[in-house]
Amino acid sequence: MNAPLQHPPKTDPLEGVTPVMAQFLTAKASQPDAILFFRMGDFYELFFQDAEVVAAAIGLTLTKRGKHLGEDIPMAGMPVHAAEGYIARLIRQGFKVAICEQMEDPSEARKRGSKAVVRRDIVRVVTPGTLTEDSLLDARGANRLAAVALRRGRAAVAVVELSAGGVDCVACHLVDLAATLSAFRPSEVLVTDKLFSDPEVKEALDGSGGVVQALASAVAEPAAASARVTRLYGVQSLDGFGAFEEAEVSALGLIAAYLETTQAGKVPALSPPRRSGQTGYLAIDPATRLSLEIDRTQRGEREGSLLACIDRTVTSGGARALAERIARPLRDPAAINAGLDAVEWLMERRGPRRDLRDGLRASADVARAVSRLALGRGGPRDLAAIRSGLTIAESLAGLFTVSPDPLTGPPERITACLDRLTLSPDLSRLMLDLAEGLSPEPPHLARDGGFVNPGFRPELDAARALRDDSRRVVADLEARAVAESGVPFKIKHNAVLGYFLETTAKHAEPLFRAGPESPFIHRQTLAAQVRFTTVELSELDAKISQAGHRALAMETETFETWRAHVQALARPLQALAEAMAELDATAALAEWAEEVGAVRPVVDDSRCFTVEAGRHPVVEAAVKKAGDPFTPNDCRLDGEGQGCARLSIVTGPNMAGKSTFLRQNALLVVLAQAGCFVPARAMRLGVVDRLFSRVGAGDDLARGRSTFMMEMVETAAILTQATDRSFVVLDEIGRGTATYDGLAIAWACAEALHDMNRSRTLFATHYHELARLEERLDHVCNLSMKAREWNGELVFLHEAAPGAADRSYGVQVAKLAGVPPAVVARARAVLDRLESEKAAQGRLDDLPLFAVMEPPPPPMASAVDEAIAALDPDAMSPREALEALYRLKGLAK
Ligand SMILES: Nc1ncnc2c1ncn2[C@@H]1O[C@H](COP(=O)(O)OP(=O)(O)OP(=O)(O)O)[C@@H](O)[C@H]1O
Repeated sequence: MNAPLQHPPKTDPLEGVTPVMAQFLTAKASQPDAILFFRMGDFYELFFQDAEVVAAAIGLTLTKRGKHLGEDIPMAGMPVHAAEGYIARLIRQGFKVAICEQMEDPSEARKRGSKAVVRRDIVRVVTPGTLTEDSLLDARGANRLAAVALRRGRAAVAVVELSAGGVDCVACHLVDLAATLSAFRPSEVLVTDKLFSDPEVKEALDGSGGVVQALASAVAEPAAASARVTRLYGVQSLDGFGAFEEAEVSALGLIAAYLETTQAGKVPALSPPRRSGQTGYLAIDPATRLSLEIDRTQRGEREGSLLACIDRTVTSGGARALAERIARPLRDPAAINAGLDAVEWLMERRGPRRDLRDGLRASADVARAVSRLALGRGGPRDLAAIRSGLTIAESLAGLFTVSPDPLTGPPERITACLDRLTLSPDLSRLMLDLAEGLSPEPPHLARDGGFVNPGFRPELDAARALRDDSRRVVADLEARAVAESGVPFKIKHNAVLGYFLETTAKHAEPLFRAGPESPFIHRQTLAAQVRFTTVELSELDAKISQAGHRALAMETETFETWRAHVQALARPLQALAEAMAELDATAALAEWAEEVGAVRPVVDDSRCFTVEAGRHPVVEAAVKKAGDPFTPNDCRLDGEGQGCARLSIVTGPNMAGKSTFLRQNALLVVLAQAGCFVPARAMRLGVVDRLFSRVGAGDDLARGRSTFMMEMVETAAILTQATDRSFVVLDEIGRGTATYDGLAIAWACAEALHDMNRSRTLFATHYHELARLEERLDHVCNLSMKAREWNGELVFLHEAAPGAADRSYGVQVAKLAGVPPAVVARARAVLDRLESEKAAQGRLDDLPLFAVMEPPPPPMASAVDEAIAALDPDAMSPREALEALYRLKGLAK
């Protein structure tokens, strides 16, 4: 977030200032770190440092207005209708924007006296995580506000998607915080100021990619937090939503507090917090997410990611649901298989799937429309979105008439969605009301009027008829005025004069000479035109504007009734939107699976990883686009080490496809656990708890993480966190330093992963010496990517086969890349020389690499440990227990 903006507060900032400036300074003082957009008529004005900062940031013109304490007040401004674009640019640059609106019509203020100032109030603070406008949001991506809290040694992440009403809550161990937080890809993260400086939390915050906001620690105290959350949901207690851990309540409390201030007390329509099940999600930390390019490429673009490659959704809600599914794969085989059942069922039914997708295609973004209407920011077009959603839901609800045969009827996931699409009597009434009353293509804003159908409200029709009839009378009046005066008048209208008769200065001359008897009353003289009115025209003008105002007031009233109706039904509407989004995502996965020939993986509780003829979905698409075939590859690992290895050392020439092979297998884990089919002939997967992917220094330059230090920090994280359920891919770890250091580190890491972490691991390396591990360790096998030299040229087969590569072919790749022939020849000569020297130096077995790894010394039991072990709580009186506690406290000093 950009630095808070300070004003120059002198002694009493309000002393001697104009009433409007006093109003501005008071509003600004309530939101000191936001840019204040101060409404003045049709403009938003920015003053003081806000004006200067914004002028510099987005190029608004800086001017001056009046004086404050003897100095010029810097000012910048923009018309209200153009504000959204400026706000979007400011938010993208990390600013917060507070909107201070006029809360009454200036005529109301005038009634209080000529010096009275229009009432103004902050109606909203726009921040990156609380956007709701379509123009500020990516339709196919969620925009989330997250909060992080720690309590009693547990961490929690609460997340709200204000634009669609979804709320999630995940409690986790501190080590999984970064993975949990980054899975939500928040735009903004709230944290207490105490945690803000905690190094472990900071790492998670940095990895999240969101703008971090620190709030006062008191906000996260469980009692205060719980009170806020219950207020937000309008419930007595949170128990109805489940048994929350304290950390979760604190995190939700931070969100509730932030929504209270940024939404200026307006209550958003939120679904009850969704808690992750006991079994939770596949943990994917930020570095792995980036390395596998799951939902963004390393350059931060959606295009080129796994998500973009498989996305066949037809609605923006569906696209968001799919993104969520891919970002947070599951860990529970039963839940994963339920998702796979749904994809399989739709995959096998092409016709119904097409009908479902055709039906969904026409639906608008119901979730976002509901959210905007609930926050008082919606317009008639949002009502139209809800109408379209309801109509489509109704037509889809009966699409797959449930067969009495449970083997052919839709699986539970699909029937649950269809149930939510069945309209309750309240929703049906809303749909009929909107179908009858709301015009087919209503305007964006209610104040534009014209969106209530004729015949819906007779009194509105009467007011409109009066307004429109009077307009006809105005047209007649023009003809009469011309005929009676002989002057070529035109009747025109503007906001200041209302209706008037206009003619040229030359034609107006006789009218001036006519004297007081003339029916034409002079109103205004411009350079070339003169404007008149008549008594009849003035009366008509008043009648028309009254009728117009009345019609608009009635339309606004109708809008408000509909809006309140939507707000009252917000939860079922959101449930309906979620069901449509899930159906879209599921059908899209079935569509993609059929298109690319993907199969259903077998997901269970074993430690297997067996892939037959697996493919990398993104590289395959790219290679095929270029007209080349993609070579499928098998991969077999077993965490138990039965039948096949737990760890594979992958060698092969540069460019042979090692990285592709590694990432492909990690992506298959992501897809399978996200309940998607996988591009392979067959796959069996024992669920993975944590997925790690690391690329050695050098490949990660884009993120400025190219240093060897960074590589080692990340490697350390894997060695401390990976379990015997984890899946690890390491690509050229250790290459960022001198050869022997790198080899030694790679060697030790491979051994540790094999012996201690016992994770299923693919380890790609250019250190061919590592191939020796196959002989030394029980559960290691070598794989190499095949290449052949043919007529002096290197041909890559992209085939993973058992055995180690004999050489790197680096010089041949340099030649392929166009390095000048003289340099290639010299490199070849140097290589020959180095290889003969190495052979002369002796065998690698002489290196200490082949010494058995020292087992870590058993931890020394501390005095405290021993004292605790000696206690027998069952045999102690309360007094003895207390004394023991004091003794232990003494030992801990
Ligand atoms: N299985 C495959 N089938 C077809 N083409 C492939 C396959 N695997 C990789 N390729 C092609 O080869 C290119 C290089 O692959 P990759 O980056 O995986 O090689 P590498 O062995 O990791 O290289 P380096 O050691 O230089 O990092 C890919 O961009 C892709 O175009």
